Amino acid sequence: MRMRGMRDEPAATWPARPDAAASLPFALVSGRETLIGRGCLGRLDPGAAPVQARVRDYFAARPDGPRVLVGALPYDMAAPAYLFQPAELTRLAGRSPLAQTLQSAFPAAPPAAARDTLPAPHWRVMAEPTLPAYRAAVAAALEKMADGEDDLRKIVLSRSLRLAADRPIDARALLRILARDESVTTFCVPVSGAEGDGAFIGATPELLISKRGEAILSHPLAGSARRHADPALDRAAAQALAVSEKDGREHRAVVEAILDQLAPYCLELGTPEGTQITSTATMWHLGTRIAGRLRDPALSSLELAALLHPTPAVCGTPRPAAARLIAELEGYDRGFYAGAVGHCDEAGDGAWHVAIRCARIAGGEARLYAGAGIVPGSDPIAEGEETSAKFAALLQAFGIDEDGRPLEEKVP
Ligand SMILES: C=C(O[C@@H]1C=C(C(=O)O)C=C[C@H]1O)C(=O)O
Repeated sequence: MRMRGMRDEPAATWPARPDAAASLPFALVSGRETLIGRGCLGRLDPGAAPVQARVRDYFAARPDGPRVLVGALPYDMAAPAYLFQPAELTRLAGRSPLAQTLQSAFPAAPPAAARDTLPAPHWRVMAEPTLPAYRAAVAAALEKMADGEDDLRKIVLSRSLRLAADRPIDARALLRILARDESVTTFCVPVSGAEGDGAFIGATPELLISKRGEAILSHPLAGSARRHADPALDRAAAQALAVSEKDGREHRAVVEAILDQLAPYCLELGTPEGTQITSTATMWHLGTRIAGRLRDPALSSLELAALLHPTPAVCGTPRPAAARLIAELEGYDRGFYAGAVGHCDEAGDGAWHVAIRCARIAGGEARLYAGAGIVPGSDPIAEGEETSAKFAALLQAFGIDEDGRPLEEKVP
C-alpha cells in the first residue's frame, strides 16, 4: 500500500547523542497498558522508505535492547517524527501496578515532607492567541463555512497558553498528578529542542489507533462539555451533550472519516456500542469505539496512524481545506500537539494516542494547547469557553487557573 510520508527529523533538531533523552523516562499509562522506557539506544533514521520498512531495518541492524520504538508524531506529518528505542522497557498489562511503577520511574523530589515547606511557584500566564483573537478566528471560520468556501464543514481551531514559573517545573510531580485520572492515558515523552531539554507531557482521553495482530481499535472523541462539581449541573451537562444536534454532527464527521479510511484495509469493521457519553475528570465527550480486523496483519500501527492522522477530531472536513485554514488562522506551529504519542514494536503492533490535553515543558516554561471543533451553528464564545475547559486538566495539575492564580482547592 502507498502511505503518506512520515519523515524523520534532521539531526540538528534533536539531540545528536542518543542518550540525551535519558534524563526523563518515556511513560505511557493507560487502562490497557503501562510502558516505562528509560534511556535511548538509538533513533529511527530519516529516509524515503515506508516507515515500517525502516522500523524493520532498524531492528535488523540492532540485535540488542527492547524490540519497541516509542515517541511522538507531530501534528504536521511533513515535520520530523521522534521515535527512539529505549535502553530498558518496563511493560505491564493494565493500570493496576501504576502507583509503584510510577513511583520508581518518577521518584518524588523533593520528599513530600520537605515540599510542604517550599513556597508554591509563582506563575505568569500568557494567552497566545488571546481569547478575543481566538473567538475572532472562530467567527472567520464560520463565515467561510457560511460562504460555502472549499465545502468546509468542520474545522478544529486551537489556542495556546505559555506558562512561566519562577523555578524549574517538576515534570515527575506533574505526571504523577495527571495519572490520578484513571479515565485518561497519561504520557511523558522526553524531548530536547530549541527551548532546551524537557518533555512533552499530557493526559489524553482519545485513542487514534491500536493494533495487535489483525485486531485494530480506534476511539475517537468529538463533541464536548465541561464537567461541574455540582452533581445535578454535571448530569445536566452530559444530558445536553447527548442530545445536541451540533455536537452529534461534529462527532459523526470524525467517525465517518475513520470508518472510510480503515474500511479498504479491513475484513470486519464496526462500532459495536455506537456513540456513547464518555468522561474524564474535567470533561464530557461523545465517543465511539471502532473495532476491526485487518486484511493484512502486517500493516503496522505506525502506518495506520499515518493513514488516519489528522482525523477531523483535530483537523476538519474536508481535510486539505481545514488544514490550510488552520495554518492561516492559528498562526503557530502545533508541534506535537494534536499529533500522536505511543509505541510500535518490531512486528508493527502498538498504540498511538491523540496528543491532546498536553504541554511542552522545558525548564520553568510550559506551553499548553487546547482546541475545539467548529461546525456551522458553533458559537465563538462557547468555543472559547470549551478550550478553557480543556485547559483545566493541565492547569489543575499545575495548581493554577487560566490567569495564573493559585487554585483554592487542589485536585484530589
Ligand atoms: C482538540 C482537542 O480535543 C478534540 C476536540 C473535541 C471537540 O471538539 O469536542 C473533543 C475531543 C478531541 O478530539 C483538544 O483537547 O485540544
